[in-house]
Amino acid sequence: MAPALEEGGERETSVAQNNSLNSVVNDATHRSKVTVIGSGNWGSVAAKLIASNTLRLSSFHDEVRMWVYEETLLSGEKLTDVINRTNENVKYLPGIKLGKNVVADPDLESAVKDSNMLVFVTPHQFMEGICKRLVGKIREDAEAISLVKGMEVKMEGPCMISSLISQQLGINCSVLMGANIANEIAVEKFSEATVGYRLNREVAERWVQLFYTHYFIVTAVQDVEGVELCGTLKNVVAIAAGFVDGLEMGNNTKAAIMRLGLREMKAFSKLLFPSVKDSTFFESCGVADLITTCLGGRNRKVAEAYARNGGKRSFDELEAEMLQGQKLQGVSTASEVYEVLSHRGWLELFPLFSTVHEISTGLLPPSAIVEYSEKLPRSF
Ligand SMILES: NC(=O)c1ccc[n+]([C@@H]2O[C@H](COP(=O)([O-])OP(=O)(O)OC[C@H]3O[C@@H](n4cnc5c(N)ncnc54)[C@H](O)[C@@H]3O)[C@@H](O)[C@H]2O)c1
Ligand SMILES: O=P(O)(O)OC[C@H](O)CO
Repeated sequence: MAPALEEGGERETSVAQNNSLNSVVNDATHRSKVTVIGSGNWGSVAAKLIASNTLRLSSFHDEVRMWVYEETLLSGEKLTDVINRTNENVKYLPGIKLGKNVVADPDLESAVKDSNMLVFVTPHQFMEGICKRLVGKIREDAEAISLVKGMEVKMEGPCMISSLISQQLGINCSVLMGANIANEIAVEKFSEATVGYRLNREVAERWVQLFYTHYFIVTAVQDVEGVELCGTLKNVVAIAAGFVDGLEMGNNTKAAIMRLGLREMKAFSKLLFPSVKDSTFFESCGVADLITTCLGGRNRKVAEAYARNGGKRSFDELEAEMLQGQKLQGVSTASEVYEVLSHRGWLELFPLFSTVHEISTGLLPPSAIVEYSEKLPRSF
């Protein structure tokens, strides 16, 4: 399927064959080399997508390095060794071949040293430590893209992960977010994604080329913060949707929570970054990701179990039991958002976000997810 142009002309697609860029990168000495930093469920699928394209497109080196946070499996073998022997990430994406050109590497420094295209895809809580370890270790001409859904909160205020990467490593960072449940894309079911870029359209097109396949349609928009905040904040709404499911409140209630959540996502994003575009919320990274996560994501699933247990088993305990090493982003994101809201005096403006945090930390019972509507400000 050919990528469509956005109504209103704001969408800036696509796999476009940018002649000047291609003529440079087709030269073997200028071929781009890609490293994927992260090898969880989505990290492994991202490596698979990318590896299929680097084999196909002459402007990329075939080999894709994938940094693996090393662990020893129950069999006693190292995860990296098993990935390189079987071409499968048996822990985080079992049953899927990644592509023979994916090379797992447990050494972060060696994994990035030759690459000029760095794809960051780890749970957001590990990103600060990873960036610190990469300072001074990457190529000066490197470009980054973050697939990480989350943010950090610092003394100065909230810091999106793309900004963390840019600030710590001194490189430009785009983002890729979307309605992308990894296990579905792993078996090549059709889906879409959004690249958010800052200034350079050619850079965005290069990222689109790297990810785009016939079943993974990628569109670029010039709105890094909007795209990244959509991907980050929908995880908080997904926790709310999980509570609704756990309490068996039905589809209308869940739809109401999703609608109210989308409004808070938009309001919060625009308060933090007035440059965020309304149109971004209609891209895959916006409403589509919100829907898929609230229907089929891990945040929803674990929040459902939390509500079914009446809040008596902690999220940490349920996460460890139900996800076996995979990580939730929604609970910590709710906490980070709450910190920003408290600090700026905005708590009353965001009753859904604040209630999700108060339920997740045991301050309120799961049923409070619908009682919060009494707190809705008139402007909603
Ligand atoms: N899984 C999905 O469907 C999906 C889809 C889109 C976006 N995302 C986003 O992608 C990001 C990564 O998620 P994922 O699904 O690839 O990961 P995951 O939750 O499947 O796996 C957890 C990963 O964290 C690693 N890890 C554990 N401890 C670590 C440490 N101390 N330091 C560094 N790494 C450590 C593990 O080795 C593993 O690779 C998240 O922000 C997530 O929201 C996920
Ligand atoms: O499984 P979740 O809840 O982490 O969501 C996965 C993706 O972000 C969906 O796009």
